[in-house]
Order: sequence, then structure tokens, then C-alpha cells
Amino acid sequence: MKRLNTQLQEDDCPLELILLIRTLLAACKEISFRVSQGALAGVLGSTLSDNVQGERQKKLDVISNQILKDILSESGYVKAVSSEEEDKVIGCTNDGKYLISFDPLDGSSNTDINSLIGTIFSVMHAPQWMEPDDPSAFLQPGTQQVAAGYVLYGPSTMLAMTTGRGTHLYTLDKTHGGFLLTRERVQVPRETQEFAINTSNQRHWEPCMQKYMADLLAGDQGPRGKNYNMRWVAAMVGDIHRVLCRGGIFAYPWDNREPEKAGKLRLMYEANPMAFLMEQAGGGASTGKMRILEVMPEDIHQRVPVILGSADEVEACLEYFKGN
Ligand SMILES: O=P(O)(O)OC[C@H]1O[C@](O)(COP(=O)(O)O)[C@@H](O)[C@@H]1O
Ligand SMILES: [Mg+2]
Ligand SMILES: [Mg+2]
Repeated sequence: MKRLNTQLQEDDCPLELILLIRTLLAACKEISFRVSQGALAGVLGSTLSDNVQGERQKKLDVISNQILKDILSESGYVKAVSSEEEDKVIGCTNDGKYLISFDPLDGSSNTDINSLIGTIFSVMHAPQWMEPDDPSAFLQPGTQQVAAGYVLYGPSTMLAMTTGRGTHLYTLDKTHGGFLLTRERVQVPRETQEFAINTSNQRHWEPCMQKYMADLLAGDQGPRGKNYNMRWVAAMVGDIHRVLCRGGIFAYPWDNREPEKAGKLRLMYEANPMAFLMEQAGGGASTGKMRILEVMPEDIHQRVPVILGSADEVEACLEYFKGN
């Protein structure tokens, strides 16, 4: 099986970016180990503090964030990092070439039930003019990402990554610690009969989203003319992995529980990297109004509604948003 390095070289990835990715993955392997130790290492459960989003932090959120921060800031390749668990941007190496945004542990409420979780990352070039702790340099649209992906801590530890030459899946071989290519150039089927949306929020959605869901639920008796199945891992990383593997539509739309928030998921370290992976695999990625990758960020913790997955199903969903 092909090694990660070989695939990156074949995809003409610059040496410095390869070295950065390897450093990032060293951190993820450490997280994978900590996660797998679970209750044995006393890492389950919550801390007593909240993050900048007002969410109670799990112990593993804090541990994963610290591992990534430490390894990346000492690597020499990174000018600054931005994390879900950090209020502000953290300056690293002045002449570092890259900026990294990450969600250290996505789906962390799953830690306590031994279910799917993962690390999501997005890499961009660092502008030369920037001071290492300047957040404005991060405010580039997702089209500027040079690499993005996630590491999924499941029955196998898997990496999904793109550097703009397709989306590849790798599996961590724990016997020697390397990521091996196990699926090259993923192609998400254009059509699907499977959706992933937290339907308990249905009554809070915009009417167009409610109508779309009602039509899916009507099955072969409704306007879509086919029956749908539903899956919800409650970790975006797990749901997107399933969509990349066998198709589907994943959505976290705006809802009026907290109407001032544009959505639940965060643009820089959840929506953008997943949108890059999805588009590189032939899928769609929209906010309902525009392509996710073209959203111009105004804040490093900005939220955004997301609709991702099988291209024809995303298109069908977007029809309901027209004229909205
Ligand atoms: O509480 P809900 O509606 O099931 O939300 C689940 C969503 O929230 C998230 O867990 C947010 O991510 P974090 O765990 O990184 O905060 C997504 O991964 C997931 O899709
Ligand atoms: Mg998350
Ligand atoms: Mg998280």
C-alpha cells in the first residue's frame, strides 16, 4: 500500500507542506493514543471551564488542543494557529509559512460513550506582512486553503485529506505508525437516499428547510419519489466520513433557537475543511445561499449554516432556498 509521503509527492505537494502535514499527524497520533486509553487514563468527562463559544470543555478537548498547539508551534513551519478551544490566534514562528485552523476534537460529547470523534484541520499560506498573532491574516475564504482534512478516531484511525488534487483516505497502521493510502480519489455518488440532520430542531428551521425535510420524509409517496434513511453520529467528522464513503447529505441549517447565530458549525475549522474535501470528491458544499468556500470570513470563530454531500441531493435541497 502507498505511503502518505508518496501520495503527497505524486500530488506535487511542496516539501515544506509535506513536513507540516507530517508534524500535524504526529500530534494526531498522540491524540489517537490518548483517546484510545479512555477511562484507563482518566481522560473522560468534562472540565470546569467553558470555551470561547460558551460550550463546556471536555477533558479531551483541552488535552487535544494542547498537544496540537505544542507540536505545531515548535515545528518552525507554522506562523500562527487558531483553534476552536482558543479565544485568540496564537503566534508561533515568525518566518513560518503556514496558518492552521483546527477543531482539536470534533464531536467531543461522544468521548463519554466511546463513539466517533476526530480532529479537523485547515491550512493556508501565511502572508509575509502578518504579525504572528494577527487574526486578520486568517480571514481568507476557504478557496485559499492549501490542505484540509480530518483524522477520525474510530475502530480504525483514518485520515481524509486533500491538497487540491482529489480527496484521499488513509488508515493508520499502528504496527509501524504510518498512514497508508486505502482509498484514492474518493468520488461521492451524485445521488443518495440517506440524510444526516438533527431533525429534533425541525420546528426551529426556516420554512424552506422544513419543506425540504417534509418532502424527504414523505418518501416514495412525496415529490422526491423515493424513501430515505437517516443517520446522525452527532459528530460532524463521523457524518462527513460516511458521506465521503457512500454518499448522503449532511446539513446543519440556521435555526431560531439563537437567531443571532448564523448556524451551529464554525466556518474556519469545520465548514471550510469539510467543504474542500467534499468538492474535491465531486460533492456539493453550500450555506443554502452560496458556496461555503467563497464565504469571506469576518471572525475566526464565525458560524455558518452548512449543506454538504452528494451533488444532486445538495442541488435538490438548494432548490428550496431559491427566492428565500
Ligand atoms: O448537538 P447536536 O445538534 O447533535 O450537534 C452535533 C454537532 O455539533 C458538533 O459536535 C460540534 O462540534 P464540537 O464537538 O467540536 O463542538 C458537530 O460535530 C456535530 O455535527
Ligand atoms: Mg466540532
Ligand atoms: Mg471541537
